[in-house]
Amino acid sequence: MDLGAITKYSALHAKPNGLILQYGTAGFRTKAEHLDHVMFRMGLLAVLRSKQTKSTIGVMVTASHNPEEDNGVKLVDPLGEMLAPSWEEHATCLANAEEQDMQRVLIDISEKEAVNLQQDAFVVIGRDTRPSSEKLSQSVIDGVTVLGGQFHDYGLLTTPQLHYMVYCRNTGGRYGKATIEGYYQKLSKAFVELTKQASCSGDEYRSLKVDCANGIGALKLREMEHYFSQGLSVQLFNDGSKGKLNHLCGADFVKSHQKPPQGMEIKSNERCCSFDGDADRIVYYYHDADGHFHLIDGDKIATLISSFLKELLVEIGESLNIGVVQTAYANGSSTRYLEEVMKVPVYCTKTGVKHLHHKAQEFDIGVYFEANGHGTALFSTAVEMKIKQSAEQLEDKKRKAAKMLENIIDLFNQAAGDAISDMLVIEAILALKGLTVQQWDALYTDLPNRQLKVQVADRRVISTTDAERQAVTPPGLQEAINDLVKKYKLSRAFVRPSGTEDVVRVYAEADSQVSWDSSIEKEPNIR
Ligand SMILES: CC(=O)N[C@H]1[C@@H](OP(=O)(O)O)O[C@H](CO)[C@@H](O)[C@@H]1O
Ligand SMILES: [Mg+2]
Repeated sequence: MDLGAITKYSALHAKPNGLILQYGTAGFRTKAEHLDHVMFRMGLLAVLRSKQTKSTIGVMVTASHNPEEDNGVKLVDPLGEMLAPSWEEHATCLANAEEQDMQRVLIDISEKEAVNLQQDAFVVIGRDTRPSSEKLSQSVIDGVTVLGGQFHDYGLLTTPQLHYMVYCRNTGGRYGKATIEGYYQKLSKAFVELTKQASCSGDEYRSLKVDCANGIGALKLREMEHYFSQGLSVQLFNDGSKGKLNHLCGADFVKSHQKPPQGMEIKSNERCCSFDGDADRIVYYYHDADGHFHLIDGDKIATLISSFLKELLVEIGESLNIGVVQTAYANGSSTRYLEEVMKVPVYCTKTGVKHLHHKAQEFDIGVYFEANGHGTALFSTAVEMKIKQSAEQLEDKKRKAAKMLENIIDLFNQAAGDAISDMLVIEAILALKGLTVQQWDALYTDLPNRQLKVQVADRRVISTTDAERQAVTPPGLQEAINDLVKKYKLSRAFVRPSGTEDVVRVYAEADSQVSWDSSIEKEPNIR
């Protein structure tokens, strides 16, 4: 470690005095102008993590669905997954160290984690379309270089594409080719194979309107569309040519306001979807003949996917264990439908995809989605091998189902939830099953629900247990919630401090909107 050079370069990326940031649910996120030092230091940290794991590490510069003025950074671990928790702590320490303490913190981390400093390091970098992203990713590169790491800068990428690149590079190409072309080809090949088998391939199934949140998803989908145009034609809206990133559009806006994005004209019964700013979330929606808006969120996506996978397994004659992983924000109707109608076991974890991803790895096939549309499906290596064999050996109908499953496995991004990949999976399933968006929506009816943010002096006074469904502190809070909830049918409510914003989130659902609204009216402090 050339400590002299580190000190010299660090001074060029000086930390603003007194600024304290936390590596949260999705890395560091704040106003872009406060992040230069964090980027440089995350470049340093990525090199140490790469040396320790003897693997390629990813650094993604994005603030996802946050406003355009914000930015952020997160590290991607060797198998494309989120950074290990102990390294999140190192990231926080390093980002908050004053200039004169930087060297000591770096040495501390190296010693604690037994990093062999002689080991080579390789870091891959991606960024979203924010105006601040290019300069900030250059600061990451400065950090990587000063610690002697090698790097590849992919430039503009969606977050899940960067996760894919990391996964490919660390699995010797078995997962796919670590190029943007490799990503497009792997997914499109699987998608086109699948849609060829669809008997109902009328126009209704072939076109989709996509709101790209004025973000990176638009660029990448435009590059990719000709690879899969045989199976689907996409019409892009909010493609960044005029509007502001995430402003009145995108998956987060549509989900939280439960209304369509601006800048998209929707005719009745047309199938539409929205990506978020870094294209790792997707939600679907449509207007019915009476002009009512219907949202199809992550819960319904998980239901569609897991029921399709289950049907394929039955056809192949394999009994593998499928599990669905949700968070407390999953609509009660979805959980009931999955457990009681589909007979699929459902598990609830804390908010944040790393928790869901981790739980989903316990199953032969683990499907996980947050209600806001971030999710994917994971297949164990043993399952992948078994299905490959079945696709070659079985006869006729069974073989066809195994082949379909093989393609579906290829179509998922198993490194991270991915709006483009999920969109193609959903489109393939709808076409194969001959389902319209209304039929999909009608699988079950969501319980009316609302989610609010409340600003408090110190959100950390609220602590929770039972996958964040019960408040432990402050005393009396849970009892007060219980008293309210028991007055309404099928009702459920919880509060938790956000991991990404300085707010407390309040969620409630009940059998009818009237019940929900009247419960809130009696609580004027919650708005
Ligand atoms: C209710 C909700 O949507 N929470 C989001 C949000 O986390 P909070 O800890 O609730 O701020 O941001 C996370 C990162 O993007 C995402 O994983 C999560 O689902
Ligand atoms: Mg995102």
